[in-house]
Amino acid sequence: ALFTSPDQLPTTEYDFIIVGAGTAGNVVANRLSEDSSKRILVVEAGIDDTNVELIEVPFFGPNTPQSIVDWNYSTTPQSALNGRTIPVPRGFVLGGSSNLHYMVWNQASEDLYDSYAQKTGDSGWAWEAIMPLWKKISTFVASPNNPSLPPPPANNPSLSNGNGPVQVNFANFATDIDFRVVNSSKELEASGAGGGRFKFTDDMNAGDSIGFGFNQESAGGGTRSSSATAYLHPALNSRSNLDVLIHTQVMKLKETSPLTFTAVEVAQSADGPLTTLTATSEVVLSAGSIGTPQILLLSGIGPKDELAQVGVESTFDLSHVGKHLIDHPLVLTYYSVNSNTTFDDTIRQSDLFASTLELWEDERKGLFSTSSTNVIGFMRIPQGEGANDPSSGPRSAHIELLFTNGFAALGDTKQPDEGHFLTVIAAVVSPKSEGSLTLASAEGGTFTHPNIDYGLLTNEFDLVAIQQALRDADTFLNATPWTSPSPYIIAPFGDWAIARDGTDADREAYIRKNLITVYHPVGTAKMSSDSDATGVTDSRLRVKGIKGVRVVDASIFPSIPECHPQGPVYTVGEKGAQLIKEDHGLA
Ligand SMILES: Cc1cc2nc3c(=O)[nH]c(=O)nc-3n(C[C@H](O)[C@H](O)[C@H](O)COP(=O)(O)OP(=O)(O)OC[C@H]3O[C@@H](n4cnc5c(N)ncnc54)[C@H](O)[C@@H]3O)c2cc1C
Repeated sequence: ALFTSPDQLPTTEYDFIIVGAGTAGNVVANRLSEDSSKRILVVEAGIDDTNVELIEVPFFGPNTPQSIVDWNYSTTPQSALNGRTIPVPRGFVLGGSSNLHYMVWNQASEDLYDSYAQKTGDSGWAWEAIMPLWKKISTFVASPNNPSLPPPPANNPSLSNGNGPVQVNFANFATDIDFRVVNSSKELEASGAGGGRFKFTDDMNAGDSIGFGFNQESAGGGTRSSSATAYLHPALNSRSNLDVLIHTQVMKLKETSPLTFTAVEVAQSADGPLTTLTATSEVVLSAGSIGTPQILLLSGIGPKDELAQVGVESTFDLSHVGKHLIDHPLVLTYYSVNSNTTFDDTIRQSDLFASTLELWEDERKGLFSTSSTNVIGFMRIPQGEGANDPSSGPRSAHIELLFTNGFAALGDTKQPDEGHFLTVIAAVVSPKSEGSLTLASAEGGTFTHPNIDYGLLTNEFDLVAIQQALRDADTFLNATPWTSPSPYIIAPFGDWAIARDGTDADREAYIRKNLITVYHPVGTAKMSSDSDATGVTDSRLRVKGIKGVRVVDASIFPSIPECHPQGPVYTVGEKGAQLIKEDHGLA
């Protein structure tokens, strides 16, 4: 059942307590509660997701940051970004960040999982072993409102989805730029431009991530499909052994016997009261890349010296908690275009906005029934080949380009009052820069935001990679589909106009001024082999050196997936649930 306060709970003792009803946490909740002999509790800080239109409407993804469903974190001043702080949105709602994100649906490459197996010394993380879990997560469904799409899944066996609860589809609403992108990549591939780097792909989720193609998105029937709608609510509605407590934050883990931490202290406000909830088997931390290390640190599990500086008593000295924090940097570039069918008018004209929303509400159709990015592409770059290659292998990308049929106001630049636009987003998906998460204070527990330092652009490679991505975007936009029979692009817009036609230094200044991230932080509780002390968990996701605690979320990735990570996070959820079931003999 769903509870809103700790004192409503029927018991304070469960077999398993899962911290965080997010992307991975809900997978674990669903799978563990399949065993009706076990009682499962999920503790979630945020709100109920039921009937929140902001998260249901696929097109509204970009509006979720800095809303009621966001924790509203931001980074520390980033030295390589002129001291700017940038937002760190994280889901504060059942479904976690799966209810905020832009729904791009990727599975990382074969090389990534094989590299995890190699790094941990555990073949259970290799692509071959992971594939059966991937097939349990999603089902590909048709997009009936977009007649211009490639053949539906039944005729397109290359699509790699399986028969799981998350719905995945191609864009449900066609735009004028979709085939310009697809045909440009086909043209550039045929001409061998960029040494063949602009290739087209039918399915970037089948092991080889490289290529441009139609974006798979985690939506179906015109609505977002989240870990809450797919995994949590169906289990919550049908199983009496699953309880979910919302509006409640885990403040820290409690030591129940020496170096065993099978209880949590929860509160609904910074000054309490505190309630202790106990797990007879295990506590599963699924609080995400920010929440999980914060809880470990507040529990005294982390670098001893660092904790002493903020007055937290050490319970176990684990030096890499909060380290290796890494996100994908991105830069938005804008062009004014010869088109009346971009989404700009719908956003700025209230009557058009209202009728488009009404169409979505009545029929789940139209512009709002899909995300704003129908086509994306992943590429490798020459600067990343050879000894300097930061990626996990040749089937993993270094950079990504995303195309949006209108002005995507994700950064500081606001949508202009008039005009029609194309947004081209350039991202680095195998960045080398990394930072760390530390406690700002021991006061206020998890109600006090931690210091989040991504260390953006502190490694030169990332700047080189973004510069290359921007040059690749130039090449892309010079392909025939953008120039013939008449030019689609009128001119680069705003600050980008100066940088686009300027020097490398102008572009670098633009990057430092405008760079944000794709909101994909990982690595703060990374897994490693037993002999590698830079990890926080072992390959079975158990926190090293202590008992009773496992981490199952995006913080365990030993390197950042070179793609949008929700697919890999769901995979971690399924993998974590499988490991827990094996270790505790669950049905
Ligand atoms: C705006 C945005 C856009 C994105 N776009 C995409 C995209 O298009 N495609 C893609 O693949 N990925 C995208 N991502 C990234 C993706 O959503 C995340 O990588 C993924 O959802 C992380 O899953 P998780 O389980 O690790 O954490 P989350 O899903 O964030 O879950 C963590 C949960 O723990 C809860 N929690 C945290 N601390 C506590 C505490 N102390 N007590 C109780 N509960 C707590 C949180 O409230 C949350 O519900 C995006 C993310 C954002 C924010």
